Amino acid sequence: MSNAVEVRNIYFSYGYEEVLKNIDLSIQEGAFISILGPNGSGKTTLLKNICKLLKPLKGEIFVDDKDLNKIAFKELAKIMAVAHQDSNVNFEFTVYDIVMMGRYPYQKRFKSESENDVKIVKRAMENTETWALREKSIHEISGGERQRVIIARALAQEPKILLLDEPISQLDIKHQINILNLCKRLNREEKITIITTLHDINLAARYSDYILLMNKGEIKAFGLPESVLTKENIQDVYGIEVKLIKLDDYKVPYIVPVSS
Ligand SMILES: Nc1ncnc2c1ncn2[C@@H]1O[C@H](COP(=O)(O)OP(=O)(O)OP(=O)(O)O)[C@@H](O)[C@H]1O
Repeated sequence: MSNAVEVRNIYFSYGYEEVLKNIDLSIQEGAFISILGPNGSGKTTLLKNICKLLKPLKGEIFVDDKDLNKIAFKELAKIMAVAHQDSNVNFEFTVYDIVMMGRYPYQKRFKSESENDVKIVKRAMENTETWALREKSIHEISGGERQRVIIARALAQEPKILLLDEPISQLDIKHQINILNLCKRLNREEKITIITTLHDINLAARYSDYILLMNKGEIKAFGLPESVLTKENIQDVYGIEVKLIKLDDYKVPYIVPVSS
């Protein structure tokens, strides 16, 4: 099976301080990967390098077997979609208009949207439970609703690879599960490769095929959830002691901090 994303020995810095150091990893097509790690460990920066928003100082990135430097942005947008935490919208667009923007890579200049565009946008909005919000201004909805709209826009791009930065950070528990279930369904049924940053270790363990654990700009561990999320790795990276509790229904143990 080929790789959706290959990151070869990349380094990145915003200034003097190195934020990514020698990151080397291959993500198989069709995998569901969660990137975990403490605040400031470089998760978002890595995603931004993978989606060409930032350029590594050294190293190479391949997406869909092509050198990222050689893929035009519009072409890349048909392969990879990104839902960022900090997607700012300064104009009074409706929620529907925002999601329709996801069809941009497929639209011809000065042509209005096709029936197919409308169909795909509707499906993306139904999947993310945002269809009922379609006529509202993007500024009139809650943070959690907005997060779902940004994901709907990414889905409207019909990507082979979906990058998500903290997609559930502002969602209530029901919508957290709904979004992760949707990602899982897209992953299993439509073979979309999912690469997401998350803070919730237990949800990451439950939904992901593989976990990438980052620490101080480096890869601490990459592999199956049960092999990465060990007591020792968590202690090393987060500096807290945890207990692993075996639950009947789940392959991966539940991780709880030990209170002092
Ligand atoms: N635009 C920027 N300019 C300068 N430094 C930055 C910038 N963005 C991030 N950094 C720094 O780079 C480091 C990594 O940040 P990054 O956002 O990638 O971490 P993260 O693991 O995603 O953190 P979090 O869990 O808090 O979202 C941090 O030390 C941060 O302060």
